[in-house]
Amino acid sequence: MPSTRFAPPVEVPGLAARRIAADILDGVLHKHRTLDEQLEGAAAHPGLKALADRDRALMRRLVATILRRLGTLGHVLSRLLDRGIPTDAPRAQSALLIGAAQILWMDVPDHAAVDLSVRLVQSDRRAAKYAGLVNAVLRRCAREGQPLIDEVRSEALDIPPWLMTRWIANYGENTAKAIATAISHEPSLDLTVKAGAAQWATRLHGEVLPTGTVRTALQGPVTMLPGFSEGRWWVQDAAAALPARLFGDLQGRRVADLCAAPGGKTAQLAQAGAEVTAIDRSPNRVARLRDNLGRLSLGARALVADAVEWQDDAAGSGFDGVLVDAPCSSTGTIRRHPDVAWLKQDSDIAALTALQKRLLQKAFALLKPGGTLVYCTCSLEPEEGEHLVGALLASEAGVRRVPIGAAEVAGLEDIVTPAGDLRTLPCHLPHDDPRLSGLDGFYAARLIKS
Ligand SMILES: C[S@@+](CC[C@H](N)C(=O)[O-])C[C@H]1O[C@@H](n2cnc3c(N)ncnc32)[C@H](O)[C@@H]1O
Repeated sequence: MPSTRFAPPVEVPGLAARRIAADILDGVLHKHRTLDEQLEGAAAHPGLKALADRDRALMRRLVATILRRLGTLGHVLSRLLDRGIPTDAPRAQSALLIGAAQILWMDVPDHAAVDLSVRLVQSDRRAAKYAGLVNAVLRRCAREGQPLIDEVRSEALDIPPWLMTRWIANYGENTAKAIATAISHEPSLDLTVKAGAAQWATRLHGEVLPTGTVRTALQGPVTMLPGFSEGRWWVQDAAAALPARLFGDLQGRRVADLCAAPGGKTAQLAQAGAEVTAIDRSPNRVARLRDNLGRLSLGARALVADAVEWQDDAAGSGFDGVLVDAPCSSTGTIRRHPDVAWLKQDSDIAALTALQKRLLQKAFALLKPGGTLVYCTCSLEPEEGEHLVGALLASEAGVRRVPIGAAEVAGLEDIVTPAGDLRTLPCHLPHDDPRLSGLDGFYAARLIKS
């Protein structure tokens, strides 16, 4: 039985990564802080700088796995704890989640997972008294955890009920369940390559998707992969790579990217030969966009501004193209950003649609006659996509939809709606290997100003 007395941490390999994972998990679950803000930028966890790249990648994967399977973990732990998860010591809760997630889904020896979680609670004054409990529960988890998962086998457990209800209403029960199942798997690493997709797929042990994205199941820090520092590719989900391609030939065209940072789509537009004005209201994110474009040796005019208010002195008669990748509930990206499921709520959607509507109207105003507007969001909620575009088409005489043809998206008929918009779901593009399956949930419409 491990000591239940508080003891200052004795640093053993891997403990710092688990401690930071516990802090970040507490940040999401108890302080309403996003993973992104805790991992990047000025408010990032101060301990991250001292972590080696490999430990940092493991820590991220651990936190993401827990948030992706939070409902299932809650079920398993509640079956193993007679009196439920202790509520008077957050570190005991995070140590149990961290230990159980490693035992159930990660390539960490069970004894190491148990030992590191026990050390986590021992080094926390309030949680130290639970060291024996954490030890016993996690040992049982190693023996009984998988049968307890098999007992329920419902990935819907891992989706907050308000969201599952919405998806059932919008997509039907079977598709909603398929979305939940797709989200429960760790996502692939998707890359948009500047050139030579087949060679990069070989070098990165991946494959080229029909849409041209290179997909691999490699894990670990992307900064250490071949081609990163040379700027040969950038990380971008295969679905996220589709909207910017809907403009067609962009050589020499003036394009405004109104919600541009961190720049995945800006890079595509610049790579396609457009003269890009990239706007974002977040200074930190524009700094990241500039860094990203610098690494890729791609150019764009990058501005910090509220796109709704922005006036372009150099516009002349307007832009040939405007892309709006609007801020949204991001429910299509829960596979990659599993904190979204637990941080967003139903009431956020109405507030976001008000901003999306203003951005869409502004984009329309910035276009020259005959110019193309691509509106997209990484949301699965029709209020942020189909409904908004439908309302614009109904109210603006000078705008019409140019339907997207399946041939433009590599013949993937399932991802084009009857009206001719793009609608990808996490359960699309299945693969025998779940690590190579799926797409982020995206919506995109192509409109033209007459
Ligand atoms: C979905 S992200 C954009 C992702 C980006 N297009 C890419 O492909 O990398 C939405 C962005 O909109 C920005 N944003 C939100 N409201 C804005 C506004 N009123 N004006 C300009 N940017 C805004 C956010 O800072 C955020 O970076």
